[in-house]
Amino acid sequence: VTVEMKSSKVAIVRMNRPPVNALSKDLMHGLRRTICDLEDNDVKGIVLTSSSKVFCAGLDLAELLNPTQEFVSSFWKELQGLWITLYSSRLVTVAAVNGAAPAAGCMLALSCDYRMMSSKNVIGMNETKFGLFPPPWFVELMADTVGRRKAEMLLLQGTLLSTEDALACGMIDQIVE
Ligand SMILES: CC/C=C\C/C=C\C/C=C\C=C\CC(=O)SCCNC(=O)CCNC(=O)[C@H](O)C(C)(C)COP(=O)(O)OP(=O)(O)OC[C@H]1O[C@@H](n2cnc3c(N)ncnc32)[C@H](O)[C@@H]1OP(=O)(O)O
Repeated sequence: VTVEMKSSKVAIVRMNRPPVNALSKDLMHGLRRTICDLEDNDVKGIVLTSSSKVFCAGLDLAELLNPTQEFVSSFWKELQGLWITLYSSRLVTVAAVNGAAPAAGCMLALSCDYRMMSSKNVIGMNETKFGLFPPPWFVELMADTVGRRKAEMLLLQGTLLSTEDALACGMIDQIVE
């Protein structure tokens, strides 16, 4: 995770784990630590974005291949901790979604106060496409953002929306070129 101060009050927080910013336990820990440190340093707002062409590919599936029970438990704790920290942060949080944002990548964006997204990208929770259903707090985030019926349809079908469709249903707030 890298931090660039745009002024004394606003920080750009970039996920920097090539190639796709898959959320490993370490990346989630780094993000949470960064947000907490900025909160402690009188910063007012952050822009969460990526230093590569993918915003975030969701959970690191490689780390979740044949994990020990202990690792799964600590991984899950880190994921919940990151979500709670970002979602409940006192900072004004803006997601600048500058690449694909599937699954937990979408969760990160939806946990922010405002979402801008570049065109020709995709965002959504596609978990059902590979036989999983998103955790309940992902579901609630989606329902709070686009409404319960729309969320139900998107989640059941594991839809990844284009930037334009995401704007149309309120999943994002602005398209930025
Ligand atoms: C503790 C938790 C325990 C259990 C969980 C149980 C219940 C929870 C239920 C569900 C929760 C799910 C949340 C998730 O986030 S799951 C992750 C879902 N993510 C995806 O489906 C995205 C998959 N990736 C893509 O679609 C694409 O890679 C892309 C659009 C993000 C980028 O496309 P590109 O064409 O630019 O890049 P690629 O060539 O496809 O990929 C490059 C490189 O990166 C690897 N990779 C991609 N995604 C992941 C990933 N999520 N984790 C790990 N690695 C990933 C990909 O394999 C390539 O690697 P190689 O270069 O081939 O080595």
